[in-house]
Amino acid sequence: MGAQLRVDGVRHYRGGHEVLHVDSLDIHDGEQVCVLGPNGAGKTTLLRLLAAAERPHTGRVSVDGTDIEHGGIALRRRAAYATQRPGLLSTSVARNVTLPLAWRKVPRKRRRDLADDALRLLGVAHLADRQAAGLSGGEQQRVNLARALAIDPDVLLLDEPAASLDAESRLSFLHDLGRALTGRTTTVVHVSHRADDALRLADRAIALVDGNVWQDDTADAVIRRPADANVAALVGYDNLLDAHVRTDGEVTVRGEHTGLPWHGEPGPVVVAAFATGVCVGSSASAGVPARVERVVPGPGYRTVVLEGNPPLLASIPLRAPAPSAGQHVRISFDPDLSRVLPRSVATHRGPAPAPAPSPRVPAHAATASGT
Ligand SMILES: Nc1ncnc2c1ncn2[C@@H]1O[C@H](COP(=O)(O)OP(=O)(O)OP(=O)(O)O)[C@@H](O)[C@H]1O
Repeated sequence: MGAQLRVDGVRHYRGGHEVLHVDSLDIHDGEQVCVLGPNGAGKTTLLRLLAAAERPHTGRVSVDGTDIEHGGIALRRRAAYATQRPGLLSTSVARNVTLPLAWRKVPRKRRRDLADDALRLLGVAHLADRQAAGLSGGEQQRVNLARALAIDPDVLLLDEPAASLDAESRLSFLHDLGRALTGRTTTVVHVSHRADDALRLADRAIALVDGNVWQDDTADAVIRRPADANVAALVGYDNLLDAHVRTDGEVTVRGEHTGLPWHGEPGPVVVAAFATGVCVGSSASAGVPARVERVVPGPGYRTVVLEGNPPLLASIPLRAPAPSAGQHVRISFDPDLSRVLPRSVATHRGPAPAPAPSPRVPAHAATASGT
């Protein structure tokens, strides 16, 4: 079973500043959603409200139509919340996973079976009798997720669970987590500032910037058609270049035509381009003039770093001849891998209203997984 989550007219404050401003957000029963945002965007705040660990200062958060203000422990028990720091208890791995089941009055024999199944799904069944404190960071995070999944939560809230893992462990952890979620109807909300992590588990992506929902669409659409330069940066466009649309509609970078299409007003825009979408040609070819700073070897490709602030990055296949440092070149943009975007879609920036005089923050804080 999953659950429908709803956020209506929410304003939330920290230290006297508005950190979340969400007019309306619906997460459907069984949906797997990622919330992408830079550091400080309000991702954890949103998760804490969805977990009923805090109440919004203004507005309403509901689970299956029940306001979290009235749902209390019953709602919190339907959710598992996995944070960046696993927070395991100083006891065995098995006991860490069976305890939340005991709190839910699951019979003793069944507890161990459920714990073993969850540990197996996350690839850590062999650690069941080890002390949690002696596990590596990656193992702890797997046990943390097994603990969350063992209770078969209606809602799984993931706060960058892979953030502290190295690149290789992160990939295999997210792969195993994705597999463990396959076939479940759990509603999943995964927040991250890393698009490659978050988009892996999600059908839908919500971009959160400065506490506001900037874009809400399918993961594919957010990558292909980011709403503005902020979202493009979030979803991994390597280059964001200041550009200009002339009155005749031509999009120019450093005064040179790019040939990229734009259907909006003339004026300043941004060209967002993946490194794979930047083509490097000779100085005699058409395009934007640039100078090679250095060429960096990579797995299966080379990255050409072009002078600029910040530098412009272009990926070229290993088989292609590489330019040399100091060489003058011309660059052009592959229209399939480059977008012309507004700088910002911000609609209501400005000073945040004063915070509520007495924040309605409950004494409890259900941050541990499976509580
Ligand atoms: N106790 C606090 N007092 C004042 N400001 C706070 C407090 N806790 C959080 N904030 C601020 O609230 C904003 C939102 O924080 P939040 O942790 O929700 O962001 P985030 O998107 O999860 O960030 P990160 O990716 O860095 O974890 C940030 O600007 C943060 O500095």
